[in-house]
Amino acid sequence: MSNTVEFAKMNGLGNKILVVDMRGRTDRVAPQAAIALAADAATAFDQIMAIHDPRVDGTDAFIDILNCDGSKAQACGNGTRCVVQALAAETGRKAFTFQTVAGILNAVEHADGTISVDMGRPVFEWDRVPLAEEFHDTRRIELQIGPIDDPVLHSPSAMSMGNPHAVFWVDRDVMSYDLARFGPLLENHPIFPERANITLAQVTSRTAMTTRTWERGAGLTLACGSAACAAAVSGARTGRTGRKVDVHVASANPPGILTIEWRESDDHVVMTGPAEWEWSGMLDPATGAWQRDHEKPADGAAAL
Ligand SMILES: N[C@H](CCC[C@H](N)C(=O)O)C(=O)O
Repeated sequence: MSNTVEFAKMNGLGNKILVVDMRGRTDRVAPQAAIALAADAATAFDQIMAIHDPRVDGTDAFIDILNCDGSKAQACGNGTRCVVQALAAETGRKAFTFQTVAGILNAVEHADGTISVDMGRPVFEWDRVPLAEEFHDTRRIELQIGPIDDPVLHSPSAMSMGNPHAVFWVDRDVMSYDLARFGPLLENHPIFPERANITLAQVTSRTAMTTRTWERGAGLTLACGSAACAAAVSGARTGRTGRKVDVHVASANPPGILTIEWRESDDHVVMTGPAEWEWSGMLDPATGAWQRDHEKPADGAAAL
């Protein structure tokens, strides 16, 4: 293959990520390449995090995010942690500043290997989530699914972490809901002109909750970082939790927690959690043709 770039297959709590090195190039990973890679069991992913040369001073890279259906995403928390781990392994640096379409993200890899990402400020205004109708209070919007007189899910909190989210509050095990059936109906509901990520959240204390997410453009993923942020912020916003919450991602594999803090000092949302490198290869960003690297880094560290 001639027109190839390095990539690393990684995950964030099981959220499947391809980190693709597009530095030094002017092209982008094509949506059809993303769809082809997603269709191959070996390279199947939830999001591609394409690392491009920086576009503004003070940033290390511009990160282009694609969902497995080829659509663009403005934010990806789990994927950003994977990018940090890969670049930290490559450069020896621990702190990075990225630009995404959602804005500037600062991130740091800690000595224990966990990574914190400043996901920026949450957005609550109905027309910036965005929603198709005016809601003065997006902590609880009129949306339900199931029988009118006994809805299965209703009255979600709506907000944006750079990408749109609806958080439904439930009192049963989040794994007991047929999210595979309800998810696409809600993701594509006309109330969400840019579609939405759909999360079920069961609050278990003032400092903990369990979540499960149907992702916009990706479906039932094992974990969703920006959704964990949206659920934790919405928990605080609705008085269900404090501003620092351990989010137990129910379907994560490996099981895991994302610690989310919605900082009072500057309104920023900081997510902390793991990332994992699996293997590396080369791919064609125009077609999605790929091959696996055979040599494995001696220390097993993430390697683009
Ligand atoms: N599917 C999401 C993007 C990825 C979110 C998720 N993987 C994360 O870790 O934040 C969207 O289209 O808004």
